Amino acid sequence: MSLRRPASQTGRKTCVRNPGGVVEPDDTATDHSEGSDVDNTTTGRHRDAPQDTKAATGEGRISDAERELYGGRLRYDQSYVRHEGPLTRLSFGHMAAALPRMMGMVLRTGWETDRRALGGVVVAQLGQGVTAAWGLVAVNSVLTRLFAEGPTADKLRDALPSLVVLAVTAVGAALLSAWSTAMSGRLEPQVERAVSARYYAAVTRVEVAATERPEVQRVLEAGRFGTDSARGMLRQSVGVGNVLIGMVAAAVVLASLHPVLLPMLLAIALPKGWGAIRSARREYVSRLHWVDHRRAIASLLAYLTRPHAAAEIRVHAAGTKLLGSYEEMSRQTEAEQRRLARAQASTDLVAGALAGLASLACYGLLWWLLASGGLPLAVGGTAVIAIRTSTTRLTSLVQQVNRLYEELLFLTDTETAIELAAEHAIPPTGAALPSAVDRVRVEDLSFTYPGATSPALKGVSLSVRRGEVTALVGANGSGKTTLTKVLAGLMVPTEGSVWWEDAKGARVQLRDADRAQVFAAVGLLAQDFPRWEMTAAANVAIGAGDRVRNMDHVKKAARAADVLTLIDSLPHGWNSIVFKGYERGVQLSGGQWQKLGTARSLYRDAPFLLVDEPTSALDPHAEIAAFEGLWSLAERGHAVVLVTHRLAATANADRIYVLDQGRVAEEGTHEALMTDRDGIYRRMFTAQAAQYGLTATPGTPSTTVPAARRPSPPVPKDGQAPHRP
Ligand SMILES: Nc1ncnc2c1ncn2[C@@H]1O[C@H](COP(=O)(O)OP(=O)(O)OP(=O)(O)O)[C@@H](O)[C@H]1O
Repeated sequence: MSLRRPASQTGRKTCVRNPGGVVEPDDTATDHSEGSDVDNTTTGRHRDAPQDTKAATGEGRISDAERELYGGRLRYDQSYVRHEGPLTRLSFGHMAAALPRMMGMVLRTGWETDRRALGGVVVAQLGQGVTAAWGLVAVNSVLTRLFAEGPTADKLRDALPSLVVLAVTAVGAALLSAWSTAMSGRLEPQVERAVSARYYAAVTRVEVAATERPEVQRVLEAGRFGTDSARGMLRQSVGVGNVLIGMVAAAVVLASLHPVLLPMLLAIALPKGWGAIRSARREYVSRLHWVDHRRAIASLLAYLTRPHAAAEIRVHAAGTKLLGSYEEMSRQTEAEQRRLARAQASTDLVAGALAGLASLACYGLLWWLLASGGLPLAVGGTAVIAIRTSTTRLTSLVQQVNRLYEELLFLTDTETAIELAAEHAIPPTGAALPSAVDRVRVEDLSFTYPGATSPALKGVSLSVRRGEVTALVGANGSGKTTLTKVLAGLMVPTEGSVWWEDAKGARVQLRDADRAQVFAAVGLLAQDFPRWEMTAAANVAIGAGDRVRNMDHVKKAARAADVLTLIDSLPHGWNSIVFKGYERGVQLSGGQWQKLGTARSLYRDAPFLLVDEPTSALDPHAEIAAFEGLWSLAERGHAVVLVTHRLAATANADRIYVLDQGRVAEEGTHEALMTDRDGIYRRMFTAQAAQYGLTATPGTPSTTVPAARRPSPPVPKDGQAPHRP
């Protein structure tokens, strides 16, 4: 019996939720898993992995390949394995207790999405129960007529009406089953969509700073795996309802025929139920213990087909290493699968033997009742049929309740994530920005990333004005990117203020502002901007996802970013998917992608444009053109914030802020900053210029600064750069 259906059936992501049929290393762990002992054992494995549990959980069974490639076990983040405790405590009592809650949750979601379909499913299920009961009554009636005294022809004629009823109930059951399938097929995707949409809408509204907190991120991530659980729960609930109604109908009919028949049914069905639960628990615990191993194998195999690893796979013989490791690790898995299969077979044997004994006793009792005249022959026949169908149903019931319970746990995660997302959501309203924002002024700003030991920004004050290029420079990790996130309204400072002001002094603090208005005023080209696996047109137009696509504007932005000719020359032009491997797919180079990213931020056409290392992948001519483009934007009234290490470009900025370990160490124009002989900026600039040998000979004319709207600043001619790379 499988606790979770295979990924191929569920379409679920391959993760800890569906690690595959891996087996537990030591079946004794399963045998004790009823109580808290095993719960501690299994959870301990993923947390502290105490030594005494290692043998039971397979902790010690790390292959050499795993050790070599991953330095030990490749573990899942704990957030994904939180349910191991509840699931390893699966018992019929637990499942039965959780059943009403599960059904309630499913019915509520179904009611909110499609009442008619839900009504159809419920009516069809109830109807099937009624037809099952009628069917049994009709069988009993047929048998009664057939076992009566008299000629066969008369008995058959007497049995005919009941046979007709039997046929009608069979047709009715088939029709109801088809109706139920149609209705639940209509309801399931709607329920999944409703839950998914609620989840994704909630998480995309969360403050970026909150997503930096690991405890928040974990809950949000964990919720992702429950979005399709509502659909699974619905399917399982329908199945459980169907089986339950069928069983209740059989039980009612049996009890009304003779009081001893119901206990008989239970005596036969219980060993099978026990076997099913035991197998489910064993399989689950097994998968749990070997999930890391499976993950390691999956990650290893993924490299073998990934295009970006193709060169090293071949040239460095990395493929040989990975394949060898795969075989070694797989052999371990296979050995454990054999062990699980043996354990499963033993359980099936014991359950079958117990059920056989119970059947023997029941059929003996039935024999005695029939022989002593305590039970009519026809009722005996009906009882045999009911017992056989009900034992099958009970086994199926246990399986489905197991799955239902698991789905419930994951759906609960999604609900928790939605609640947490709401707690950390960007406020939907706020004060309106001044009608013509002219600048963003940052005052004494400090920002510490959640979990960080020191602030990324400390007492930063600066101003970003429209019509100007403001450059942020500084060493790696000095806080430039963090500052752009604050300026974009993505991070609200913990200390200090960020004011959005107009020329007359009217201003609103970021903390109080309507963030939708702030975002509407900002265009962003991040260092690691997303590369959407979509068409070239979509990759530009998504820069203004809140506007209807305007291809003229898309092309204009592309022309400004120097990528129009390239896209136009593609076989499918703007309809090309800018990822290889798809139909109409093309592969862009790093620099071409950067141009496309620039086109996206230009298409947004926002008054404040924040660009972080926009030219890192561009060739010299393209880089010069890109910077010229930014300067011309400033001339047209935009505020451009430029983060770059290319100081030849920042030399033309209207204002340069030099960040050093989160503080503004220097500020001013290039000329002003270059007058400070010991200044950071001057040292950085001369170091970079020296790379080109431009400072080697005092008195040599400057040629460092690329074309820009202002004349190139002079390169210092006072000797060696202090920090020659
Ligand atoms: N998401 C984050 N969580 C925690 N710390 C972070 C995070 N992002 C950045 N930091 C830290 O904040 C500091 C400033 O990082 P930031 O990315 O702003 O620097 P930067 O000046 O843009 O660097 P670079 O020039 O390398 O892009 C660094 O010490 C960095 O480690």
